Amino acid sequence: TGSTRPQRILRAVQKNSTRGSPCSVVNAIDDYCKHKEWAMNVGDEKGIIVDDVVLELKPITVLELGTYCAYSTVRIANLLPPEAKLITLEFNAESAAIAREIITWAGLEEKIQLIIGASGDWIPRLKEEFGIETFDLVFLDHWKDRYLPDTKLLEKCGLLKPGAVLLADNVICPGTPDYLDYVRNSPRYKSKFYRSHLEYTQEEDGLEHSVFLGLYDNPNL
Ligand SMILES: Nc1ncnc2c1ncn2CCOCCNC(=O)c1cc(-c2ccc(F)cc2)cc(O)c1O
Ligand SMILES: [Mg+2]
Repeated sequence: TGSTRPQRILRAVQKNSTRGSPCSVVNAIDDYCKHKEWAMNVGDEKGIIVDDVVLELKPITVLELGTYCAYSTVRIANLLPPEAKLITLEFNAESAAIAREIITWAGLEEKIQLIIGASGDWIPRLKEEFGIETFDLVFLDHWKDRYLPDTKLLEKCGLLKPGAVLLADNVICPGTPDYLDYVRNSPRYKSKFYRSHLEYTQEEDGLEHSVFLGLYDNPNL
């Protein structure tokens, strides 16, 4: 019964970063995944694009779909204004347990609410159970075939207000063709593609940045 990849990532964080320093946690994970073993973090190259979007938008409420080991959770939360909150949903209980440890090690547990469960089950409950009005930023990084249904669910639940930003990882690799088609052709979004590479590789990938414009085409939704 050897260790799992998330456990090895946690060990690398505890060995090579400083408690309470989100930047050193992010750097320790990137170093481990660049030189020891690949893992599906958004990574340093796409991470800079995520940083720029967060710093420009200054979101107060953030939803992340797909926590994994909390690399992007820590990277984003570290850049948020003091009163901001980030809710992150993770389906896999093992990686969620590691994510919780990494969030605590980084000293960001006050800003971050980690929920274990499927996005489809939890999105309809967020208003009720967490007093969320709307999200300013949604970072999609979970099952690639859930990006589109969950976006429609966010719209239906009234969790997006005009100006809200959807930032989607992996729109090229592994790819989210139905999601891309929707946000690029729907009158509800102004979408743009940020070309980059799959984390820690030379493979083509990128982030799709989509601004929600409102449901004016179907106001009764
Ligand atoms: N709350 C929730 N609700 C539903 N489902 C949920 C959930 N929380 C988690 N899950 C389950 C899915 O979580 C992981 C999703 N991420 C990826 O699969 C991913 C894969 C690659 C990759 C892999 C192999 C290659 F060869 C090339 C690329 C790269 C990435 O950057 C990825 O993000
Ligand atoms: Mg990803």
